[in-house]
Amino acid sequence: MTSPPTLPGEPLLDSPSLTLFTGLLGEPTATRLLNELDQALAWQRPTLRLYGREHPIPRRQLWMGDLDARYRYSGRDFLPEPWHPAVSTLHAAVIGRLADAGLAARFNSVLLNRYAGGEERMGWHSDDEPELGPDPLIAAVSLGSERPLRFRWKDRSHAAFNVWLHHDSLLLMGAGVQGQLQHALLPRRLPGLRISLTFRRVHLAASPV
Ligand SMILES: O=C(O)CCC(=O)C(=O)O
Ligand SMILES: [Fe+2]
Repeated sequence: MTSPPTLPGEPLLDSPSLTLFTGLLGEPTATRLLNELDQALAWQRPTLRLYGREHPIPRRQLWMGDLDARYRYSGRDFLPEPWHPAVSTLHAAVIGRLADAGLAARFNSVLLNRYAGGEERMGWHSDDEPELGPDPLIAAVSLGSERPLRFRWKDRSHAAFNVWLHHDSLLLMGAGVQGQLQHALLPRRLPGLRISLTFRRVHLAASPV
């Protein structure tokens, strides 16, 4: 039996380096994993403190990874949940696809985000926490309802742009992306559940004790 051909990544930007890979798992696996993650995980809705008031975040999330991969995010310390088998499957698919593209990537943790519908969202940010090192490689897998990830330049030198994140796609944010750009998943009138998984490598030496 021959394995299906792997689709090469579509380079969206060369510098900073932004590449979209489609058909990461294929069907019916991708839809099965979406449903499994939705139902099997203990999704959380933590609150963030803003101007002295606690606000529940406008989505659900879960931090997963190696036990020593602690992470500080929006002023809070997150201890990772142990890897769920469905997430390990996705992790292996990401590593495999990147290896096919000639990239030897390593990740020890993943932030999972669950958006129940178009009103759920994530605000403008860069994934530039010190634990991630000076120029992190972040692999973002999308499952479910298609939504655009909006990018804008920190120095406003070019126009902002959308990257449509298809079901079963992988967006690779590489060199320069977190330094030069911010991204956000803005609210849109687009119904349907979406789950994203952003695989990261936390540098343990830089983690707080
Ligand atoms: O849901 C998305 O695609 C964006 C997630 C994201 O930016 C993050 O996890 O840092
Ligand atoms: Fe992000």
